[in-house]
Amino acid sequence: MSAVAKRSRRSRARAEEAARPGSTGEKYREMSVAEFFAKNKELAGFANPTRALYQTIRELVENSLDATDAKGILPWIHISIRQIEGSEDKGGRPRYRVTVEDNGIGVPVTSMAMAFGKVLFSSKYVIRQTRGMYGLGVKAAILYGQMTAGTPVEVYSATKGSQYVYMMKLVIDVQRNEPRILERGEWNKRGSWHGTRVTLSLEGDWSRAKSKILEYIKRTAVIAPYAEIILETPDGEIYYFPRSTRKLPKPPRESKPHPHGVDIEQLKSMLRNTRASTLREFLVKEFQSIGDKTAQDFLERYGLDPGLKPRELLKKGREGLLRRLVDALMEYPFRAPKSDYLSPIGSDIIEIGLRRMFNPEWVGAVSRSPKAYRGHPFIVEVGIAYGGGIEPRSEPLLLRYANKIPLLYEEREDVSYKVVSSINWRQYNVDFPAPLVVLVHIASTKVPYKGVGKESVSDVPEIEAEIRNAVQEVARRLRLYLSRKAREEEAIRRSVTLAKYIPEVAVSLAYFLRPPSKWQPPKPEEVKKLQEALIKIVARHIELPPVDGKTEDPEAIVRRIVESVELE
Ligand SMILES: Nc1ncnc2c1ncn2[C@@H]1O[C@H](COP(=O)(O)OP(=O)(O)OP(=O)(O)O)[C@@H](O)[C@H]1O
Repeated sequence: MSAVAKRSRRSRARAEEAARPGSTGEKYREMSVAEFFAKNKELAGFANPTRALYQTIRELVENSLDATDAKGILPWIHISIRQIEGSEDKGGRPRYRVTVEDNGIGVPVTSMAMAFGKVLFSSKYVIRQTRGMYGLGVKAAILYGQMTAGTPVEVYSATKGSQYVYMMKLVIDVQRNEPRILERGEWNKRGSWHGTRVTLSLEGDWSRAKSKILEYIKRTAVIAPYAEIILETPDGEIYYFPRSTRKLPKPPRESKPHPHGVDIEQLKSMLRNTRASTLREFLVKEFQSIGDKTAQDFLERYGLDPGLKPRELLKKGREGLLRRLVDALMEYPFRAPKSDYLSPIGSDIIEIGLRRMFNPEWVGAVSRSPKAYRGHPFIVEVGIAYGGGIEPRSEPLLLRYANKIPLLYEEREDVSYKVVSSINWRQYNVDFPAPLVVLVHIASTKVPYKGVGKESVSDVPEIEAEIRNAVQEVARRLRLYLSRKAREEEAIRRSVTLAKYIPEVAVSLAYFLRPPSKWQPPKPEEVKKLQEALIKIVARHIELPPVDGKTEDPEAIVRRIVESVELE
């Protein structure tokens, strides 16, 4: 028998054996990624009707913000949640119709069906700081809606340049992970509207999700005071978050990978797709932080051939060389990843937001300089608010954000909680219970979330250290304020004690200042003059902190005290 015939007989036998059920008692089959997430909803944050309603709003709002502020557009977002009439009849759980509309860049009609109908399809699989990163969020919500309400998603969208508004009603074919379009339409655009409107129905629990949804929108408004957000609730309430500044943070930009962040698989795919004709050109063209001189030095240091064709590295037998290249890329001290591609919130916007939300007595914020972990640039920003309208609590109220997303669940698993709860606040003159809010924001081209539900961030040492530095930096300023305030309060207390005696001392002085031969009760003008002089002396001991940029006149305070004593 020929070798070919032998091989084909063997493979036929193998196929027959695999098809025979019961050899191990196991049944094997493939599962599409859509089916996987339909069956494991909790992985994407859809564990129960309460979380599902919250997560749906979150995914839709985040897509709207990515399509607006990240593209230089001042966001306008309208969220409506309505209970579907009669949906809870016969003991069923209530269902809700959720619509989120924005004034964003829109979705091109050619990508619309896939963007909303194929799990792991996204415009965000690039190195750029965006809220979205997995290509899953809206599809997880659509799948949940499909499974619990049985209705399709309805999307209207118009891009900026387009003359048409497009509409699609679709469901996700779970077995094939493909969109199944049920209805489509297009209309001539009247006005200049551009943006997206998504409507879907799902089973939910508004009464339980309400507080979380409101908190989520409020916290979004804290760091996006440039957004106008309207929320219509099933209770018939309308929450309006007006725009309080037109200042928009610099939008993030796409960047190339940093050599410290690549692995073998990524390198292979880059080598496969490059147009560079030599290894040296490949390094300069495809990576950030590598210029001509650096490439030359790098190749010389590791004895790599600068003229080698990139595809040569993909050939069989070259695996060792490929691994050497990845190790060298990791090891060589390249310039840190570029961070001007990132879009931090900015300390001024953080302060505006915290003031608006809490009306505190003191606010401070910092936007730290960029750092990197495993080739990914990141920026940590921290804001602290103290006193005023903040309720005292037994621990700091922590507001966590990652790429401008408020994170509300899994607080104790988050790196920010780990840091903030380990700080010795006594050192900063804060004694609990205290009215203290700490906001932490991490901006990165890759936030190391613990799960696809994006609720907590892993404790990467570089990020943890930066959060600690940032919190300490602002906390030191708070300590300065609190100790100055304590000193001033003490000075005022002492001055008040002195001020109480001013009327009496002024009268006595008036007697003493007359020659003994002319002793008679002093005239009121004389006493008044002496009182004024004493008020000035006592006021000199009072230093007051400015409130909203204005400082109260210490003399006015002492005068008030003197007048109140006089009245007595
Ligand atoms: N309101 C919108 N405006 C413009 N594009 C949108 C909008 N909603 C969704 N898209 C497009 O659909 C794609 C898929 O969205 P989806 O929510 O599934 O994932 P993602 O946002 O990319 O990532 P993640 O799963 O991390 O949220 C987006 O990448 C975006 O291109």
